[in-house]
Amino acid sequence: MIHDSVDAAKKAKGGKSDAAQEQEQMIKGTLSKIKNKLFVMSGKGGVGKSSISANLAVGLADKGFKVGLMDVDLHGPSIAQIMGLSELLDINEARKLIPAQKGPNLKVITMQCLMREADQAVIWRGPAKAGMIQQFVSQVEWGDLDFLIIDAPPGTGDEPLTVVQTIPEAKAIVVTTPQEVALADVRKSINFCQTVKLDVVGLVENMGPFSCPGCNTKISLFKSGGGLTTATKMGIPFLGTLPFDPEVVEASDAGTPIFTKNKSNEFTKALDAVITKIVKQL
Ligand SMILES: Nc1ncnc2c1ncn2[C@@H]1O[C@H](COP(=O)(O)OP(=O)(O)OP(=O)(O)O)[C@@H](O)[C@H]1O
Repeated sequence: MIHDSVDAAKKAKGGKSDAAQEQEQMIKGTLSKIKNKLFVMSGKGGVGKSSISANLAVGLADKGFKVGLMDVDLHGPSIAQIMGLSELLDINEARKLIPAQKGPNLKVITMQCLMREADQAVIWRGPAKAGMIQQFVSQVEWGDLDFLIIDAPPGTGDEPLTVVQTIPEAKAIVVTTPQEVALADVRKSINFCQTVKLDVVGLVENMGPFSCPGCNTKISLFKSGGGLTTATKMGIPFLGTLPFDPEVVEASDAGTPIFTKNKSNEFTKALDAVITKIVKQL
């Protein structure tokens, strides 16, 4: 009670409450044990951020890195489906959430694994979302990690802003499809990164030309080349093109990321090349 009043008085004076300071220290402590923080984002929805985040995390873990995958798409979390997670998460004796473990090197946290009813909607405004994202850092038992991959919802709203404020050393991987409708929004995302001083590792073009399984002809469902042109114009590295591939859809729906399911798949090979570039660049 006394602590609450002291905290309220500190807040009223414009200072930080003890609880806020404690949370800040916990966030710093967690982040100090994570070497690289990669924020997968895009101005446009449905371009493949979650598919890329999940497969990027699996690919890095496959190479022996210790990886965390944090889904901050609180309203439409897809990571549980793609990674095949259905269990509710537990807390440990330190009252921290234990992330879902996928193989020896990969830990995953998503809002979906905190909800008792799978189809329950999250109806929250900005401050509640910001609080949850901060807790995803401070109250989760991440341990020592080489990479934390953060999957964002589309746009430049509350969630990306909270990630930037909570994890200022994060670096962005921007995802687009080749078509102008996506690129127009993606240019806004790159401008967002420049405005909030978020370093950009590079741009990934997803859903590039698709190889016809019958005749091997390349079919550009969403056009082609727009990612490279945009990256060059905006002065950021281009990390590569991932093909459109129905096997990605099948794998995600089955809860087995394509990177685990099929190593010789064209999407997997292209993403593997992107991962090599990212690792070299950091
Ligand atoms: N390279 C690809 N080839 C074919 N389908 C793909 C590819 N990448 C993603 N998809 C499919 O496209 C749909 C959207 O992908 P995903 O959910 O990863 O996008 P997103 O950008 O995270 O979406 P949002 O953030 O708007 O929820 C999914 O059905 C996914 O399986």
